[in-house]
Amino acid sequence: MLAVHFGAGNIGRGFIGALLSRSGYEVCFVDIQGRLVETIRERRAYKVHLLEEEDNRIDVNHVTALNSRTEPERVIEAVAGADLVTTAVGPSVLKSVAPILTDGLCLRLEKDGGPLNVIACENMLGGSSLLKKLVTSEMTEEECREVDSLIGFPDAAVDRIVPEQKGTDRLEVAVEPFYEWVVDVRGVRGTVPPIQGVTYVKDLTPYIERKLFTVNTGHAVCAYLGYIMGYGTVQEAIADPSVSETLRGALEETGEFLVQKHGFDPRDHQKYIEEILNRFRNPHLKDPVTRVGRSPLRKLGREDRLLGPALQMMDRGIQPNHLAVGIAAALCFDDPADPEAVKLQRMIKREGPAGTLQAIAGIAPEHPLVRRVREGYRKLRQGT
Ligand SMILES: NC(=O)c1ccc[n+]([C@@H]2O[C@H](COP(=O)([O-])OP(=O)(O)OC[C@H]3O[C@@H](n4cnc5c(N)ncnc54)[C@H](O)[C@@H]3O)[C@@H](O)[C@H]2O)c1
Ligand SMILES: O=P(O)(O)OC[C@@H](O)[C@@H](O)[C@H](O)[C@H](O)CO
Repeated sequence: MLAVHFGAGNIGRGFIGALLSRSGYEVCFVDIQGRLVETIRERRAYKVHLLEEEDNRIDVNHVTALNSRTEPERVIEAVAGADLVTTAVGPSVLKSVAPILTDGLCLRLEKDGGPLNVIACENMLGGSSLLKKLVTSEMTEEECREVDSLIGFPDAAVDRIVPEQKGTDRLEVAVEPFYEWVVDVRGVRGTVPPIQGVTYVKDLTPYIERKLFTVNTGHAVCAYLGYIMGYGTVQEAIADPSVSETLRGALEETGEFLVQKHGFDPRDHQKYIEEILNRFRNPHLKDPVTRVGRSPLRKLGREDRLLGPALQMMDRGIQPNHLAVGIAAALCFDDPADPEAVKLQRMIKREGPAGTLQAIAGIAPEHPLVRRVREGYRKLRQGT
């Protein structure tokens, strides 16, 4: 079985590639970084280091790699002959992956290659559905019909914290031991991919919202507040009671909303929150606040981890008091190395926090959430 995986980065090697290889797939990573591709091709194996008390390393074998910039034809052939395609490139990169994927799928349809599933493993709602839209936008009506019946794009939720890599080995990836990969079985075409460790569900929405609005909301609140206070890592930030109080408050607010919307058992959800806080505190992890806070314009998107739950909970009469502070903190994120943070700060200078939220997420300046965020922003800027 051949799995073609776009993005040989942290989550690609540290999670998706490792699970696929363990499940019996030969994994062909596709990336644009020449050195990385060459090294994978030379070694055909790497190690995943579990960040826990004992020093465990897992061997990942049967891997190879292709460079989509310098050998696009080989990537197209690989997609045409694959048993599974996955991505972990970042939500905004899906549009760059789509053209070569389209060519591979068209070649597969020409060759009557049979059903195939394409799973986008990105932190977003509807990642695979978006990829399908991008892929089919350039296809003829006939090709679109064929894609509908033969190519599945099941949406997915993936959870494993893979921090920035500090090791000396180019391929080894250090990861937290926990992982969860949930796939919407309704999107699958042909045989359900036999991936060990994947949970197939009939409706992904509760799972992806629970993950994005707990793990990623909490992570973002912690990182943005930590950044303002001068902490380097999530682990340092969460040790500060003023950060952990707001973080816990925000997760209790999103928790109330998730329990109400999806009918989770409140005690189970509380356990889920505690587990996540413990994962953030993992003393073996050193996860920079700049990684967790990266791409603030994406994270301030209307449906993403901050405004997504805040807007939905206000519609239900739940007040995002702590979450609003987290959103205000996101507006303060000014990491000079992050192009989205630089753009965000330019927007705030020009248009102020309310104008910026309107431009990024289409929220009217008179929305009650905006009033709360502005209040939080003023206090954070004044250092109170
Ligand atoms: N790191 C985590 O803890 C984590 C956990 C769950 C989900 N995710 C999600 O996984 C995705 C990837 O995150 P990451 O942390 O692994 O990032 P990363 O930067 O480590 O990896 C991304 C990889 O994609 C490659 N890439 C960029 N453009 C490409 C293209 N056009 N074609 C092929 N490859 C391309 C990059 O070279 C890089 O190797 C994101 O959507 C992220 O939200 C990350
Ligand atoms: O990858 P991002 O930029 O969407 O979010 C940063 C982190 O919150 C994220 O990578 C988490 O580590 C991950 O989602 C845990 O499963």
